Amino acid sequence: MTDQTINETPTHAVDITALGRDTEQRDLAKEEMCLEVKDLQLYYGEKRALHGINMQIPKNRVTAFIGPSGCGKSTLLRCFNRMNDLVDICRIEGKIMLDNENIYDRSVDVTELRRRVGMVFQKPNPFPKSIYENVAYGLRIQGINNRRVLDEVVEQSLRGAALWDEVKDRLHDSALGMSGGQQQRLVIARTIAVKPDVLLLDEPASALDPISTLKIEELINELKNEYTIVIVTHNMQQAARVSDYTAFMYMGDLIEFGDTNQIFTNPGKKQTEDYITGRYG
Ligand SMILES: Nc1ncnc2c1ncn2[C@@H]1O[C@H](COP(=O)(O)OP(=O)(O)OP(=O)(O)O)[C@@H](O)[C@H]1O
Repeated sequence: MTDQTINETPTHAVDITALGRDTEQRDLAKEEMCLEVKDLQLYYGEKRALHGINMQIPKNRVTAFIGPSGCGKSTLLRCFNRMNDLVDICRIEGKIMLDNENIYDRSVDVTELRRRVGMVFQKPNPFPKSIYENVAYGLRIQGINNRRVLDEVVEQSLRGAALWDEVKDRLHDSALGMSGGQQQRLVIARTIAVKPDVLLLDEPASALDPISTLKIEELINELKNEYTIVIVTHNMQQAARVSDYTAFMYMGDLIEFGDTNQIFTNPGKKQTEDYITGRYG
């Protein structure tokens, strides 16, 4: 090997082989799909933030969106439950199909869409209510007030969010007295209580300490058995730890999308390689 070829060998910022991941490569073409993005363009006023995105999100898998700050990861994530509708200057062209229905069709009930496609944000946002009422909230909104039903859903959801054992003796205490990591798992419990199909996680652990982060990552691994998960993360190590598929975005374009092992060890595009080897971003 010459000096030059040594220099060209990328020093991967993430040593994916050290993470104990299953090294088998998944094949997107063999997956059952949950969401399909077709020619999606998004404008904030005159500025185009997404440039014709086409992609399919596989069912019951974890898909990570990575890329430098401002490349459009959160914008794309927010398209999946129409959170961008809340931004006045935002305009969208193209389609996102969920179970063969375009979620941007006029006939779509956006409240029902947001039940099916739940979202968890960077900063835990529990309501100033008890732990129990936080989880029961979505059901109460649907008019479900039967105590036995609520008790069951609250317990199931807290178990699903790996929180039950920590809070079962203080369900009626305020959620605001919990630690940040517990609050984030409570928000996840509140989201899964209404039985969504998809969980959108926007930097869900970036405000948390390392131990709470680990718990959220373990939880993501459990939750994918029941939900399709899409996660935005700044942290490439985290993307490599938790995701099955990775999408690399750059300046409003989807540059590359594929099996996480492949993206981190053998990316197909130079821009992806530059990013994952820490050359920019
Ligand atoms: N509400 C908004 N109004 C106007 N422009 C916006 C709005 N939200 C995002 N943008 C712009 O759209 C582009 C994409 O932003 P977005 O937050 O989706 O990127 P990101 O990849 O998630 O970045 P980060 O990692 O920093 O959160 C950026 O240029 C940003 O300034």
